[in-house]
Amino acid sequence: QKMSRPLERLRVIINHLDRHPAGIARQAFLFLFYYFFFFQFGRYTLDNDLLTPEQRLFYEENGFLLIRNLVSKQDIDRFRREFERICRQEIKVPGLVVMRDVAIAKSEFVPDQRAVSKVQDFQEDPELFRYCSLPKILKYVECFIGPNIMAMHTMLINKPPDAGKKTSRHPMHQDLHYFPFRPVDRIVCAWTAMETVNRQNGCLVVLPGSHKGTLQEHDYPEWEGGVNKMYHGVRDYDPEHPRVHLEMEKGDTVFFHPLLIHGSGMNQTQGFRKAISCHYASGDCYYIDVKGTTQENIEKEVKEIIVRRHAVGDELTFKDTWAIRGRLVQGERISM
Ligand SMILES: CCCCCCCCCC(=O)SCCNC(=O)CCNC(=O)[C@H](O)C(C)(C)COP(=O)(O)OP(=O)(O)OC[C@H]1O[C@@H](n2cnc3c(N)ncnc32)[C@H](O)[C@@H]1OP(=O)(O)O
Ligand SMILES: Nc1ncnc2c1ncn2[C@@H]1O[C@H](COP(=O)(O)OP(=O)(O)OP(=O)(O)O)[C@@H](O)[C@H]1O
Ligand SMILES: O=C(O)CCC(=O)C(=O)O
Ligand SMILES: [Fe+2]
Ligand SMILES: [Mg+2]
Repeated sequence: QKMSRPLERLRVIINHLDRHPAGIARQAFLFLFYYFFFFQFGRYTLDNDLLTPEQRLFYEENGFLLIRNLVSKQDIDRFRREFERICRQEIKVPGLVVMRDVAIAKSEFVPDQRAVSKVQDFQEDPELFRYCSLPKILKYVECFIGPNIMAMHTMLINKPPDAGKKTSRHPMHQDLHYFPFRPVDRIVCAWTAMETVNRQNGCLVVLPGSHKGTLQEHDYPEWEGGVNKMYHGVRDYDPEHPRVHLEMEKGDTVFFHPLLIHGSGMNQTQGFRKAISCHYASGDCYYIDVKGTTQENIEKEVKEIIVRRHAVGDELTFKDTWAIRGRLVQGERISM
């Protein structure tokens, strides 16, 4: 079986220790061993009985982990039916944000074809929110953020067939840009394909290892055909950085770190490409003030939308909008 490079290196060190059981060299090696172990295993994942060493190392080094066939077809069919009921306006969900693609929203020609590109904040829809509490998902989430688990942000993305302006793309970004809470390593996203997702219909594209960097400055990309509201992108990411296209089948689920740079391509098919996702944070996380940071621009936009929609003033803070949305799904809500 193929082993990852760090595991191979560990094995070399251990073999070496076995052959030199005494003396200062041994102490030095042991020290290095623990030092190495801490950094390789301890930073982005926690001790658990679920992930294999290879899976742990993969997440540590790449910032994402793809688990095939995790969510059942039956569950996904139920989420899909619930989404379609929402689209047909058969049910109204408190707090739900329904988004249309900018090319459709700003078009004069198809006023009543209300194609929904995304619904956000479905925490008050028991059927969709079931996704966030699935034990299969939470078992994995716990490996990254620990036993106290808050569902902070929920989305069902229905990437529409591109209207010809490439607006169905999602620019490369880090999700942490939207989050005024920390620590960053105790946040993780679960993203489940609701059907075959490939390069044709706009799968996720990730820059492996980018989670080891810092939060970058985000802004609207300069796209000729327009860009969706709040779809900020990383200003300058290294175009030479290797890209990985995550082609997935129905039920496959990817867990990824909030600093991982990712985006998704244009949908060049006639179908609506569906995925469901939840961002989790530890119940021990805490809110931060983003004033004076690169996140100030998104705070400003969120506040403007809230003021327009709910006729509230400055009393509702960026933090409040998250504290209101957040739902405990396992363990204790300590400081969130
Ligand atoms: C809250 C933070 C999110 C956390 C995310 C975590 C990581 C995820 C990363 C992302 O997903 S980033 C993208 C997240 N996007 C959003 O959160 C956008 C949420 N969407 C909304 O708030 C509303 O859908 C929106 C303000 C865009 C539209 O609101 P309305 O339902 O009131 O639409 P309406 O039809 O009344 O149109 C109002 C104006 O918005 C325009 N509009 C509608 N949809 C748009 C769109 N998609 N893009 C750009 N503009 C849009 C529309 O043309 C119109 O412009 P004008 O005033 O110039 O006429
Ligand atoms: N208002 C809407 N906005 C965006 N997508 C929608 C909306 N209503 C339905 N959908 C999605 O669009 C796709 C096509 O919709 P629709 O159900 O009307 O056609 P269909 O599935 O091709 O045919 P059938 O009605 O026989 O199932 C489906 O994937 C559905 O989930
Ligand atoms: O295209 C997608 O489904 C992913 C979008 C995304 O990364 C996000 O909304 O944060
Ligand atoms: Fe994202
Ligand atoms: Mg249908």
